[in-house]
Amino acid sequence: MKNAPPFFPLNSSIDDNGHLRIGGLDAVALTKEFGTPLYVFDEDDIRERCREFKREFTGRYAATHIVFAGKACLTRAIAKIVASEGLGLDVVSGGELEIARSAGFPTDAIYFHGNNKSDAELEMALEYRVGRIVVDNSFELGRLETMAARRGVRADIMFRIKPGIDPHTHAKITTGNIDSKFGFGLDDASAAAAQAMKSKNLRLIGFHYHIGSQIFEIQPFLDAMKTTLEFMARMKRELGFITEELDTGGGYAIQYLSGVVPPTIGEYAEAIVNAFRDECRRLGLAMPKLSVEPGRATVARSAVALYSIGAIKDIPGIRRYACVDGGMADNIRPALYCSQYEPYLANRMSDFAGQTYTIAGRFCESGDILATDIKLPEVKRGDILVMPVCGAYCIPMSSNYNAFYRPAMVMIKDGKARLIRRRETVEDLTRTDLG
Ligand SMILES: Cc1ncc(COP(=O)(O)O)c(C=O)c1O
Ligand SMILES: N[C@@H](CCCC[NH3+])C(=O)O
Repeated sequence: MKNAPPFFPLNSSIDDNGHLRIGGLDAVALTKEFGTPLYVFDEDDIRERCREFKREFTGRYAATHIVFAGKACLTRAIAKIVASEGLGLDVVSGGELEIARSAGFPTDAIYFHGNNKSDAELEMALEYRVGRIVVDNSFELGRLETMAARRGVRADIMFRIKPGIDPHTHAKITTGNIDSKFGFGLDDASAAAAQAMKSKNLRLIGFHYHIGSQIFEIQPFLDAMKTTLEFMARMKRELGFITEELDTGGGYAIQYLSGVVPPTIGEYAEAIVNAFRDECRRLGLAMPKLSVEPGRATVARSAVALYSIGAIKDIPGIRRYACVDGGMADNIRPALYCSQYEPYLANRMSDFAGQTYTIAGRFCESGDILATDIKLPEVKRGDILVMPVCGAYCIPMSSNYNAFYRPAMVMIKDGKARLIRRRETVEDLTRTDLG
């Protein structure tokens, strides 16, 4: 047995036949049992990430609440794991809320986000008494107030604000800038806070920001924190409003490629909590409760995607393509963000990777490329390609493009594989098609 590369799931290894093993199970055998494309998750990896966030943040500031951003990958099995680790949950739709509820996730630990929540979703949030409704704009504030008054309830709310910080990540996953569809500008948030403080049916708990995703630099987190704490000091000065909770969003980067290593969770936590403490002291603010909302960093590394190699196409002097039986419909990230992955052959992990291939998906788009000019051993039809770090934002962003069946998901725990989401079938595709 040898170790798998560091960005494979926690319990991964390479056996004497050169096969990838996850939680002791042969990944190639799993593809025979469940077919391909197949997403294989390691439950221990998810649990360890939840514990790492708790350890690193609450160890430095006890009043920190770790909230899993469900958009990264929410199934009932994952919701149950996260709940049992004592994390909260960020949802952005009625659908995510229903999945969480049906998994028994405590609704008072749920934060309901979204920049354009429907009336039905706001009603659901009130009905299920979610812990926090994170109000994005003044339209939502007015509607929510009316709805809460009609029901005669008092809902705990936060405001999403834009601190105007550039996190130096991909433009499509940058969210805390002023020209963003998400959140209130600071002056608008101030006016909204004054309005909320008068409300009998809404209780303003504090503020939230989320500046973007896959953020390698620590400084933008600190800049956003400083701007927001200064805003909180202004709210105290101008309105007498004392913030009970500051929700700092997610955005922690993870490793996708050899040699491209982000800070550890501990390093992020150290810098963020220190800045929080120092700035609160400087501004004369009592330290509020702190929330962090990691999505990607909680689940990305826990899963690999397994594909079968089919056609191999050599265009002499130009490029060699190896085509797999999935692609952009189950992982849109390379097409959408030019995200890079480092695939291997799950059945020949120990072979020398001396050949250059471009991994093409099977969808009817030239842009359906999962990885460009990467190194693999000489590939043959039937080999199993493994893409590590596929636990976040792959399946949740998947589609039925070209009438593709979304892949199966398997969870490994204690040496056993459990199907947590079956592969779709033609019945799934035609269920909503009324002819
Ligand atoms: C409000 C909010 N919180 C948390 C997250 C999770 O982000 P990440 O997966 O980068 O940790 C997101 C998504 O970007 C988000 O919009
Ligand atoms: N979907 C993005 C992250 C955006 C998170 C949601 N705001 C990704 O795959 O990197």
